[in-house]
Amino acid sequence: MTKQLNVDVAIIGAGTGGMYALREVRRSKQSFVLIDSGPLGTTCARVGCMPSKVALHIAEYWNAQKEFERYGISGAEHLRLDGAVAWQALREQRDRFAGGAANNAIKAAGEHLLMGRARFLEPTLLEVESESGIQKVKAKSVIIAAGSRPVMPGFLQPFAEHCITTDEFFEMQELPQSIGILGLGAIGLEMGLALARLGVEVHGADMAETVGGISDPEVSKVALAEFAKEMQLYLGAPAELAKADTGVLLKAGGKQVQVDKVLVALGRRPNTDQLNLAEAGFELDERGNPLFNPNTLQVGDHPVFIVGDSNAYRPLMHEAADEGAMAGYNSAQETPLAFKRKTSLAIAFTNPDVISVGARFDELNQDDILIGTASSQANGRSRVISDREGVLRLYANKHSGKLLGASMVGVRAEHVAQLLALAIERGETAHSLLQLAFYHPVVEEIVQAAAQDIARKIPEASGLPFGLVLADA
Ligand SMILES: Cc1cc2nc3c(=O)[nH]c(=O)nc-3n(C[C@H](O)[C@H](O)[C@H](O)COP(=O)(O)OP(=O)(O)OC[C@H]3O[C@@H](n4cnc5c(N)ncnc54)[C@H](O)[C@@H]3O)c2cc1C
Ligand SMILES: NC(=O)c1ccc[n+]([C@@H]2O[C@H](COP(=O)([O-])OP(=O)(O)OC[C@H]3O[C@@H](n4cnc5c(N)ncnc54)[C@H](O)[C@@H]3O)[C@@H](O)[C@H]2O)c1
Repeated sequence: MTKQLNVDVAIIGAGTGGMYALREVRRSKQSFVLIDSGPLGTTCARVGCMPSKVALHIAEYWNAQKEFERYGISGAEHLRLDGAVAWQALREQRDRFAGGAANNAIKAAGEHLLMGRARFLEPTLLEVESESGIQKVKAKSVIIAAGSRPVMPGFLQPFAEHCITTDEFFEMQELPQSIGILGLGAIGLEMGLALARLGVEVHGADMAETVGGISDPEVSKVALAEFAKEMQLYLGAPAELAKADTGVLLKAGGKQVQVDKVLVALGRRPNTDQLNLAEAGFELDERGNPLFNPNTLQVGDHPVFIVGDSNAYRPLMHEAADEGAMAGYNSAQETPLAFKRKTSLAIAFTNPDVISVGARFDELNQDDILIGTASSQANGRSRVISDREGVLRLYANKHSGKLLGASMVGVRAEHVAQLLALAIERGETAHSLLQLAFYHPVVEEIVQAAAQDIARKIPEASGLPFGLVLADA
């Protein structure tokens, strides 16, 4: 007879979302089971955020030699890069991150960790297939934190031997001489640039007319000009592959090129299609994802919650963490609470980085906003670090000056993104933000310049100089 386990909460997935959910479930002293099909270690640490940043870091080191001659440093021609050793070092660092995350799961769940693949039979009844057989789990509530996987469209099947995704990318035993990148979202752009900086010939294709999902045309223009210096860009047409004598042909927009390998970075799809949701009685949208509330994370009116990449709402690590905590907390409530979502924030670590904070350009009514613009080349610190071009476009309400969002490509824009996320979250205006002291020379002074550009267009009633207020009497 099939064994049945009865718990308060069943969590499907021990990734970032699942682990943050577990923290709240344990805090509320509910009984639980944490189910994972393995490998443990989280997507972020195993094949995502962390190994990709190590790759970019190695590439930065190697690429720094391009500046040597200008500063009188000679002998760079004697340097050589062993790509196999570089990727091995990457894996060692990755293993420390992923090992730490896996240990956290094992320690936090203890004997309540069930290694196996879960699917729904009913909204609160699961079937888990593990090495020791099939087991049923009956829970008062279920948290779906099953993550996502890379999209691999059918038209790539005939070329499977040449195609890799980020699941295989960090396992490469040597770097290819040339690579095609299909899709120039955050993954394609970051990994394409890392390889280009390591000396690989990179050809990147995207059917959009931009890269990194940039919607502001001015930022896009600067980003395209910068990234085209490092990789061939094929934009605005769907890409195809065709057979070649060696490697594979990448075809896009009437052009074609032979490459050794292709990194498929066409997005990620939630793993919800493997959970038997429709049959178990969940209502699904046209893409097969369950309908849920992004403030409570509740699925329909079931005692079921969905978090992280599984719900495809904001597929980023910090969002998976927040959503996990919301769902874990709500699993103990009679009526789930609706949480305020934080200012949206995205950073591609592409140096110059591509960032988006708060409202996107294409979400705003152009008649209602003022745009403050500032250039990296007018920012002292950015110029010292690099001669790369960059631009910040800061969006504000045209009457109140309240900051609404920003888009930027620029050197160390990751720091600008964090500062602006705080400013927007706190409801700052261009004028109030200027009351902050900006040290010189820091990259963040670009925010001051863009805020001044807005403040100039909305004179303050006090008539005082920008950013200054009178001392208390
Ligand atoms: C190359 C790359 C770079 C990235 N860089 C960044 C970055 O810089 N910053 C950022 O914020 N985000 C980044 N991301 C995105 C980030 O990694 C994800 O948003 C985040 O890891 C999602 O966490 P999660 O908890 O939803 O899923 P996961 O960590 O994937 O956890 C899902 C878990 O569910 C388990 N599972 C799946 N199906 C079942 C089942 N049926 N039964 C039992 N268990 C199951 C899996 O084994 C897995 O352990 C990157 C992603 C990639 C691929
Ligand atoms: N630094 C970061 O925060 C970071 C880094 C990497 C990944 N991530 C996250 O990981 C997830 C997956 O990233 P991703 O870059 O794979 O997905 P994505 O959805 O961001 O980008 C996919 C790209 O593929 C293009 N595309 C789709 N079909 C195509 C086709 N047939 N031909 C040509 N182009 C096509 C799209 O236009 C898009 O630009 C995202 O949610 C992303 O936010 C974040």
